[in-house]
Amino acid sequence: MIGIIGGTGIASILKGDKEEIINTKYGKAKVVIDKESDVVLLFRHGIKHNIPPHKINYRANIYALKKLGVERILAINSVGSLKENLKPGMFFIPNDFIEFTKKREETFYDEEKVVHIDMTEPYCPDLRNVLKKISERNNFSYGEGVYVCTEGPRFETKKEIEIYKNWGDVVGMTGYPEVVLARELEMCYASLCSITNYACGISKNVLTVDEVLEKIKEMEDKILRIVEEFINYDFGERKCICKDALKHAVIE
Ligand SMILES: CSC[C@H]1O[C@H](OP(=O)(O)O)[C@H](O)[C@@H]1O
Ligand code: HPA
Repeated sequence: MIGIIGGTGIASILKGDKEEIINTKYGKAKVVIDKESDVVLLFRHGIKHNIPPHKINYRANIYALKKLGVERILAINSVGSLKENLKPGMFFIPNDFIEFTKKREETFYDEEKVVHIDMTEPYCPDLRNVLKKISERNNFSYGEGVYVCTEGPRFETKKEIEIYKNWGDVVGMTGYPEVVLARELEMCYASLCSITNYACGISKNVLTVDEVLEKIKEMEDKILRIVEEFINYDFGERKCICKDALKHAVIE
């Protein structure tokens, strides 16, 4: 089963049917289950985009997908670019991250069990390769590299971006802790980022949500095409590092 986590502007693109509530020990998650295509849709900000990035219940969301039998997650994110050559309208497929979040529940293992999960390859290499293949096949330009996650909900300052651009390639507010939580439950996770704007100080204008939403709308057909080909991709058996992530991570 595949899980799709939609971000800003995606609820209007990936229209789902009836929302179901999945109760988990971390709280409730709202999903749309498409039984025909064996896909679970989850909109991290809620269908009405009323949940800000720092208030998202990441643990309930990922745990609910696991509970439903999801093994592979495609997360859709919108990001600001930290590099001139990573232009708005391009896609970005992260292969690593750094994070500056502040008050997020970032692990499932904060009670009896002590788990130190390996983060050498935080994103599933197999899913990243599939996303790259689909993008190349459709001639959609994309970059790869480091996703910098900030707490939000404010945008970053010029000075923060001056620092972040030396360490990463794009900036967003929701990529973390999703990627870690998925690995902690031995699920494959990759992110398809839509570059919607240049980050603060690199952009010549002030940042607005309109700019982000307009760019997502512009990229709608491409996003849909990638999601559609991803959902229909014949993945076969899982042979990646994700499926045994806990093997050498638990202090017994
Ligand atoms: C409206 S711009 C900021 C907002 O958009 C991004 O969300 P997502 O990654 O879910 O597409 C960013 O992370 C912020 O939440
Ligand atoms: N910063 C943080 N998150 C974002 C941005 C940004 O510039 N653009 C889209 N999501």
